[in-house]
Formats: sequence, C-alpha cells, structure tokens
Amino acid sequence: MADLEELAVQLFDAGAVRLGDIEAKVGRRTPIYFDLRVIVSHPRIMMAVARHLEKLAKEINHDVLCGVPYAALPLAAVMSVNTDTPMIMKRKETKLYATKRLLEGIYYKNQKCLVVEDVVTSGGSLLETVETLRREGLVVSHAVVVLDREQGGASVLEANGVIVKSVFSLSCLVNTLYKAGRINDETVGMIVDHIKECQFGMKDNLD
Ligand SMILES: O=c1ccn([C@@H]2O[C@H](COP(=O)(O)O)[C@@H](O)[C@H]2O)c(=O)[nH]1
Repeated sequence: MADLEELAVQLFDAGAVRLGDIEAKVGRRTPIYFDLRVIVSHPRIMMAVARHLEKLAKEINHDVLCGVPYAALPLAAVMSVNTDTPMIMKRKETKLYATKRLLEGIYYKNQKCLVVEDVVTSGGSLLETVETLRREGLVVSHAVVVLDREQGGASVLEANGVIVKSVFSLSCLVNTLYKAGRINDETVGMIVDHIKECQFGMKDNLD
C-alpha cells in the first residue's frame, strides 16, 4: 500500500487536486478542490485509498458500510469486497416505482453502519446520509473520510453523534504537496487563509 505522502502525490498527479478560484458549491469558492471522482479511472490509486480507509475502519465496530452518494460509492464498494463487509447504498432521491426505497441492499434495525465519504467541508452531505440511515433504524456513530478540509464539518458531525476519522487533513495534504514540489508557497498561503476564513458552524449554518 502506498504510504500517505506517496498517495497524496499520486492523487495530485492523477488530477484529483484542482487549484485556482473554484466554485465548490453554489456560492462557495475555494483555492483548492479535491475531486476524488477521477480515481475510478485509476484502479491502483482507488485500491490504495480504499486500503487507507479500511485501516481506519478496522478500529471501528460495524456491521455494514454505506457510501455517501455519489463520489464515495465506489470506495465503499471496494472496501466492502476487500473486507467481506456488507454494503448498503443511499439513493439521492427516493425511487418512485417498484420498491420505492431510499436505501438499497439488505440491512436490519440496530445494525451498526459505518459511513464512507470522500470529502468533508461543512459536514452537510454526510449528515444528510446519517439522518436517512438513522430514520431506517441503523445505528451510526462513526464515519471514515478521505479528506477532512478542516472547515468545521467534523465538529458539526461530532455534535450530531458522529465521530469522523480521516485519511488526510487538508493541511497535511497541502504540506505534503508543498514538500513534493507540486504546489508553491503562495498557494499554500491562500489555502491556509481559506481554511481560517471559511469555517462552518452548527447544523443550522451548513451552507
Ligand atoms: O474539495 C471538495 C469539497 C467538497 N466536495 C464535495 O462536497 C461534499 C462535501 O461538502 P459538505 O459541505 O461537507 O457537504 C462531498 O460529498 C464532496 O463530494 C468535493 O468533492 N471536493
């Protein structure tokens, strides 16, 4: 398995780290955007990221995995196969025909569900999935994520009973890329300022 520094550089070289003045969500701009969707085209990187998530997941008692749609779904699927752990999938919208389900796959009330996510910024996307899982009777206490952008999302989740374990924090990712010569000190400065300035609060302040 690639170590974390090596993996950070592989992700950058694969195009998973975008720099510039980027629109992250409606009304939100960022000097760095992490786009993990590209790793479906890089099976070795996908496997390395999944292995690092599995290492975190091993320390957490769980019966079933659920990826936050859509970027984390392939990661959760690889983890499920590697560790022989059942997976369920959340739909973005309820299916309007046949089963009309919001969660696909087999699960039982009170099963412990570990949520898998690519990136946490405000925590809003992850929390939405957690709320659906809890409404269906699953117990959610932890999430494993590839990148915590350190913008308050992990605290929002913790306040809602979800402990977040991440493979990378944004500052450690940026530091590694700087040391590897992939980004310059001006970019590092902009990202550090962005983390300080763009913090998200409690659930009523997610956007
Ligand atoms: O660098 C980024 C930042 C965000 N995303 C996507 O957005 C959500 C996380 O944002 P929340 O504010 O925590 O809901 C996540 O599902 C990512 O897919 C991203 O891809 N890259």
